[in-house]
Amino acid sequence: MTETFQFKLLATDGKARRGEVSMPRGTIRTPAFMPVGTVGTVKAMYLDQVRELGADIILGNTYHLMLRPGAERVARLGGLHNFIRWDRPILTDSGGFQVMSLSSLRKLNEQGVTFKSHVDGALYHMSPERSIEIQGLLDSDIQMQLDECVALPAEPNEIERAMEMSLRWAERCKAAFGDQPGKAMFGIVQGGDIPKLRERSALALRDLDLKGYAVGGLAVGEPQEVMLDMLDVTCPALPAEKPRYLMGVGTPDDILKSVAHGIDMFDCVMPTRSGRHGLAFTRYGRINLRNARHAEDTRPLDEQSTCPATRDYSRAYLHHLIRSNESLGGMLLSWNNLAYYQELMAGIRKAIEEGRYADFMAETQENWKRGDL
Ligand SMILES: CNc1nc2c(CC[C@H]3O[C@H](OC)[C@H](OC)[C@@H](OC)[C@@H]3OC)c3nc(N)[nH]c(=O)c3cc2[nH]1
Repeated sequence: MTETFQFKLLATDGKARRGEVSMPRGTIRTPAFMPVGTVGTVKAMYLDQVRELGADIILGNTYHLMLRPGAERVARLGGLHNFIRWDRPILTDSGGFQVMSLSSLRKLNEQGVTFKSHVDGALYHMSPERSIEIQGLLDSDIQMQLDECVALPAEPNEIERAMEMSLRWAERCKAAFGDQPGKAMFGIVQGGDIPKLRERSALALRDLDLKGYAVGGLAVGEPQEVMLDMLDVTCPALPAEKPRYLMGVGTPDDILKSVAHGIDMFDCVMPTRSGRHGLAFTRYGRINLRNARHAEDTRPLDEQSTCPATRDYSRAYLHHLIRSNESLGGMLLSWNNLAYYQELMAGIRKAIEEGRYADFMAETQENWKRGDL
């Protein structure tokens, strides 16, 4: 824990990095997986469970929280940490991505975005400055710049326009954020699937000397190899001594490979959202518990796990709960999946420390092929 935001590189293995982000509210071991807590809750989980599984930081969602309960209300209630009872770091997205993906966007121009709330249809205008103000009202520890994320495939000039506007918005967000030693504002690299735009975005953000950098505009429908190719261009253009956060990623395989390309931080709804729909992540691959073949299978998901959801409940019971759409089904599979993701991150961190990341990656991927033993 430190009074300021600091990132230390502890070990590297090829491009894979083992590091540590220290902030007043706590230390983040990297590579890190950050569970998504959209509207102030990691869905179907208690936050002390989330902590026990090894999460050092969770995400909050500016777009959802500004609409309900409202950023000023959260501030009046003492900020997000007190509201949701999580006293460790919280990272919030700026809201731009959610506006484009969730609301009926009315206008997007140099000033910012104007949109109608998907909650009550009210009209909102969010500028780069307002986004940073909202994240400040939420008392967020790591705040993201407002950016424009373009879905792929897209026209090169459209990708270039959005990337350049995002750079101007990064400068405005940096000015609005000012000097908050114990917090950080990350820039977001854009540039779609065009290497020279990616490099231009990363180098321009590097010149802003920000505390950390997100790689945005990926995991938006492009093939995995395109995402990895963009990391090959982007990571070398970013400062080695700052953390790198790949937004919205991903599956366990995406994470393994992105760590090997130099990424430190990840977030994805995959473990929680797919858990609610009956998908279990295990050491031996994925198991879809909706499938009738589990109806009388008395085995747990993995009897060698230390996680009760993984070790103590039969697949037959999980199948029954999911088929019956019972809350406990989503709770147990969210628990199992977050446990698996954190176990994977712990294995990744240890393998980098011991200089055997390539072997760890190969073994892990081999185990996934063993399937539903
Ligand atoms: C999936 N592929 C994916 N997700 C991208 C998110 C959103 C991350 C966001 O994704 C959900 O919001 C929708 C999560 O809520 C469900 C948010 O957690 C609070 C999370 O915030 C960091 C991006 N956000 C910004 N600001 N810029 C991006 O370029 C970007 C790219 C993404 N790709």
